[in-house]
Amino acid sequence: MNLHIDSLSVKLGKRQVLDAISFDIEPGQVIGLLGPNGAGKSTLMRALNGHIAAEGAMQLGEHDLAAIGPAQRAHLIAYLPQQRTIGWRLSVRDLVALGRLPWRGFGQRPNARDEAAIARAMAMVDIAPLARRVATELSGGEQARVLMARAIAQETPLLIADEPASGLDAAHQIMLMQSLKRLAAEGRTVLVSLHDLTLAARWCDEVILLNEGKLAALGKPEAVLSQANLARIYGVTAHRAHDENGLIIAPVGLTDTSSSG
Ligand SMILES: Nc1ncnc2c1ncn2[C@@H]1O[C@H](COP(=O)(O)OP(=O)(O)OP(=O)(O)O)[C@@H](O)[C@H]1O
Repeated sequence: MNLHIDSLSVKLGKRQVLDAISFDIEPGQVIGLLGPNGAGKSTLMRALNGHIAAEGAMQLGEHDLAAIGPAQRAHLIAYLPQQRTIGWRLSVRDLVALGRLPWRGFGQRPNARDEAAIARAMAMVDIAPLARRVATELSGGEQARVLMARAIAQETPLLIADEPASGLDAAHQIMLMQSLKRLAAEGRTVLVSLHDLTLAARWCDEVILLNEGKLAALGKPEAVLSQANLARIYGVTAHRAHDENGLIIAPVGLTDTSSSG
């Protein structure tokens, strides 16, 4: 489904945290949401998921996201929050199975479709070997992968993941991005916030760059993650190189020479 955002603004307390953000995302793409700490990435994702009030239009396909209720929202949007503390002493498999609740009544046993979705989601982030472990007893990166699997198992047209790669080792970061690509290839829209610029450059079809609550740039990573934008928005100098798989971006210094030592 097409995601249409028009003049989205959010005020938290007296702070204008998002200021008239507009963009359109075609389905079937992985879209990276980038920007420095405090740029407004989590706020944008929370607004899309109905956690905070926002002004402006948010439309997913024919659905007005501001007008739908929680049950319908759970059929349309899966959301991985930035805060990833697991509170329940459930097995990994049972926790991932919670992602299927919107599709069956509480107390109903998972059907074959549910079981397939659960198994596939667990395989995608490589947690099948952990299936019987108690989720609260896993490492931070393992818990992050469990919660990502729960969101994937929900099988919604829009998947929103707030820094899903943070805390993951290099192999699992790549596995995660491959899985997001596969989900997008099925026609889903994947919106993912990232701090790793190389992950964004290599795996995202397009990136949205936020800065101080405003849309600073939008487009192909190659164009948006230019030396000029990296300096202007992130305040860094970066080494940019290309290999057969695309762009590599390694931040190497601060543009403000007075604070670099
Ligand atoms: N409840 C609140 N009241 C006032 N300001 C808030 C509140 N929550 C967040 N903010 C401010 O909103 C701005 C955007 O925060 P947000 O969490 O969306 O940033 P972010 O881009 O996700 O950052 P990070 O990369 O650090 O996760 C920040 O300046 C933050 O201080």
